[in-house]
Amino acid sequence: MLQLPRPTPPKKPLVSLSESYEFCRHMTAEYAKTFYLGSLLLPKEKRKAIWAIYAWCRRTDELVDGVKSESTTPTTLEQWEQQLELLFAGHPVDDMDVALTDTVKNFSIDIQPFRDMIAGQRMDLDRNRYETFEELKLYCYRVAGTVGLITNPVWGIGNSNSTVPWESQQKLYEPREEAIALGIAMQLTNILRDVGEDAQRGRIYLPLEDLRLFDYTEEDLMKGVIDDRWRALMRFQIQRARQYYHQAEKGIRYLDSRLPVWAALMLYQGILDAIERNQYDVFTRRAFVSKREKILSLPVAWLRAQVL
Ligand SMILES: CC(C)=CCC/C(C)=C/CC/C(C)=C/CC/C(C)=C/COP(=O)(O)OP(=O)(O)O
Repeated sequence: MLQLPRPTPPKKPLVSLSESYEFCRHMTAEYAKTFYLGSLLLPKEKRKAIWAIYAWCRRTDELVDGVKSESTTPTTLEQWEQQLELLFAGHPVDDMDVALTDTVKNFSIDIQPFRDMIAGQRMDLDRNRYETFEELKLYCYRVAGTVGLITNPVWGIGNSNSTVPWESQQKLYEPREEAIALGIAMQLTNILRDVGEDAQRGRIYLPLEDLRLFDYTEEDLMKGVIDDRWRALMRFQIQRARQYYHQAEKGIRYLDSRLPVWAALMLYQGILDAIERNQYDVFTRRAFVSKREKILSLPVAWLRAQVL
């Protein structure tokens, strides 16, 4: 078998831990403003971990979605995975890896969901259509559900300062399926919001079996046809995404840091409402949640984090 060159240990010394976290913080603040503000709701150590994780996910995504993605091949992803293995073995290869190496050790984060996310990027390299929802669901797990699994130890399970023993017993359940469900719900939401943009790039994420079910064709989608067939198809997709949000909601009570998770869930779910308000026109209008709505949802998220 062809041996790939192993990512060599760095030639020049890497940055310090605090500089590395600062790079990750900067990247998060730059690319994901809302997400960054959400991270500020966490205590410092958890916040830093979220930045390190975000930076790695962003860099992984950039390999197939970014400006330099043209030059990405399966070999690029192989090398990225080897770099990941080195990082988990305690040998960061580049400046940004330094923070993540520290984070995965501190929070005992498992490597498998990271590998799965790279497998998700491979799917994006290989294909631009999904025949069934099962196939799409696997893609959504890999590119987004994995983030739920990676971040669960950071939100924390069973470390809240409850004084009653039966409560602390209850809290030891790790809501893995629910964390994956939130990733899937968010990715489905993203797909619905970006249908028009993706079609321009020749990509259709909506399962082709669903298009057929509503008698809507690929050509209709490419032309941006909005009619009763399209609206029915979109209603079906939105309902499915909402089922995943519902499943996710049931898992948040087991986490220690519930507020940022509730906030993220509510903000992203709000995009589905915006699509409905836009009469399912995802071709010429971008569904978004306004600053005002974001701010108003915060106290509700806080309340849910206390009582649900
Ligand atoms: C519910 C439980 C038990 C735990 C929570 C577990 C979490 C946080 C799951 C969510 C994982 C997550 C954040 C997945 C990413 C989803 C996604 C589609 C992000 C979109 O990223 P961008 O493409 O940068 O977003 P915008 O395009 O909206 O800026």
